[in-house]
Amino acid sequence: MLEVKQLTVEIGKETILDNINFNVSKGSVVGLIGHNGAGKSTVMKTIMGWQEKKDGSVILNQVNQDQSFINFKKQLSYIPEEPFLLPELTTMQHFQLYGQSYQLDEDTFTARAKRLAEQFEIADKMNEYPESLSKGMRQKVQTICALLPDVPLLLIDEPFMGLDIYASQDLQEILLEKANKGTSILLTSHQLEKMEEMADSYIMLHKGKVEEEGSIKEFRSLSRRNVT
Ligand SMILES: Nc1ncnc2c1ncn2[C@@H]1O[C@H](COP(=O)(O)OP(=O)(O)OP(=O)(O)O)[C@@H](O)[C@H]1O
Repeated sequence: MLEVKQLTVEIGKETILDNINFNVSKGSVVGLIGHNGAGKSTVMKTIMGWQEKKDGSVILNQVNQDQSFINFKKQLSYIPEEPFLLPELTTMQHFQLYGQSYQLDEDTFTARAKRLAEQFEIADKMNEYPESLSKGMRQKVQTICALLPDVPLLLIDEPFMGLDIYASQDLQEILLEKANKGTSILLTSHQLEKMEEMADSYIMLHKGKVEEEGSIKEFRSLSRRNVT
């Protein structure tokens, strides 16, 4: 499914990711963990193509990011740590933008947008612009945008930050349902108990390197020893 091979990223003269290797198999939830600055978001941004890499490759269902970026990109969606919304677009226009870029047919788009907006309790904010939404609401808009298409891989950076407990719970259920249907999920979170509930396996980054990886069962005993 997702294969990250010998990924190295430099920003300025600093090596931010140093020869990272890991796979995410179909339908699995992999938790990317590590201290602030370990390189988690950089891994996500590099997979998305937002961050240039110095070396290595990222392959998704046999499509190499460097060889066919459009075919690569349409197989994944991303919920960044900070909402990235356009000030001139309303909530609904953001949804439409995503619906169109992932080529959803109109009926599927309308049904999904309606269901997700109701689920996340923002159905009354469809014609609002980002500046009039709270931070949590902006996060919900961004989250829904990423959940609209049915892509093989979801990249999710700190998805529960800023969401209330109801929205967090809903999101967790939606993500696990997607994983059960075969979507692969690469997730970062500092909320380790959430990670333990959701992930099948973990990858621990430390200063841009994979320090440890294993099943979530192994992670539980690790987190009990307070190493993270
Ligand atoms: N645009 C940039 N310019 C310079 N340094 C950067 C840039 N982006 C990231 N870094 C550096 O790369 C390192 C990894 O950052 P990254 O955001 O990937 O960490 P993270 O593990 O996601 O941290 P957090 O848990 O705080 O979100 C940090 O040392 C950070 O300062």
